[in-house]
Amino acid sequence: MTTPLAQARGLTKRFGALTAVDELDLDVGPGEVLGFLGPNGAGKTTTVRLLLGLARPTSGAATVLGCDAWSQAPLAHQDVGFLPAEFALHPRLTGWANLEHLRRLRATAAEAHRARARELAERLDADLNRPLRTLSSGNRRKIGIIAALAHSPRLAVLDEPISGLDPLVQKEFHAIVDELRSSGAGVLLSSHTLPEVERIADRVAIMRAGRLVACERTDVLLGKAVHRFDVTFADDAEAVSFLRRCPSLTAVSRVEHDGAVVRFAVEGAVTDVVTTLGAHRVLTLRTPETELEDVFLRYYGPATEVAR
Ligand SMILES: Nc1ncnc2c1ncn2[C@@H]1O[C@H](COP(=O)(O)OP(=O)(O)OP(=O)(O)O)[C@@H](O)[C@H]1O
Repeated sequence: MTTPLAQARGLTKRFGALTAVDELDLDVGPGEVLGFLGPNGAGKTTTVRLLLGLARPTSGAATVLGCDAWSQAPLAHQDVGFLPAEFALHPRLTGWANLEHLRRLRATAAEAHRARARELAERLDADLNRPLRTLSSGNRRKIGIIAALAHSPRLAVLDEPISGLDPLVQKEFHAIVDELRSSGAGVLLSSHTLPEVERIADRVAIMRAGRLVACERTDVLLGKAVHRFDVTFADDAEAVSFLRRCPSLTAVSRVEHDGAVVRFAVEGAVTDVVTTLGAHRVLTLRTPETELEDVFLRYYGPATEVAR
């Protein structure tokens, strides 16, 4: 069995009466991208802070690269890359000056670090020569990604890395994450939304109210999700004809009908629905992206609330 790069066992953090992270067990393996999802306040950032030794667990423990995350944090950090949700670099310094400062802290070899930073800056179309405060928030985020990855870490912990990045840059970022995985690095990628991680994560861990409520392979999770359909038929009669066949499609629910437009949800496999639609005159078909809430609905029912 491969040794995890990051591991949490019974990891718990309480703030007074509030349990922000509750008995969490989690692993990130080498060559694995783990999507870390949950709604606001679920406990993602607290977990990340515990893994990075920025907060002390109330009970349980986290291990990062074989080191205790709290008591041996400086040792573990040599080989960990971290992109915080809130920006932590110096706003008056240029990207290069910030990178140089971080490199010295880690005592990474200058040449390799600069070459990797240059390569990442080119690929992400980032400007390392301007003071960070003069950059747009998306462009600052790029510098944060470079700062997290320039020392070629074995483990990258990235809190909402692509929020604010344009689609082309997101695509390049995905390619960079793919390469990290191929090189044997581990990546923990936290996000609010499933679409942000579904393209790149091997597994997805979902937190809610401090607890881990699911940890599955991404394809398995998506296979269980609710998929939404928004269909415009050639005319009202065609829509009605489709609706008559709907009751025989067991996975179809939440049907809404407005003239030639029919909206509905499908739980799990969409094969039957797509075959049935193929027998009707369809003008347009939209499938809005699967939201995290849709996964929860399928998994835990609409009233899922995990008690603290
Ligand atoms: N230092 C703190 N003191 C008191 N409560 C805290 C502290 N840090 C976090 N919390 C609480 O712990 C819970 C989990 O917060 P956390 O920031 O980990 O959630 P999150 O999943 O990262 O949310 P978001 O997606 O909004 O960033 C929240 O209820 C939050 O208010």
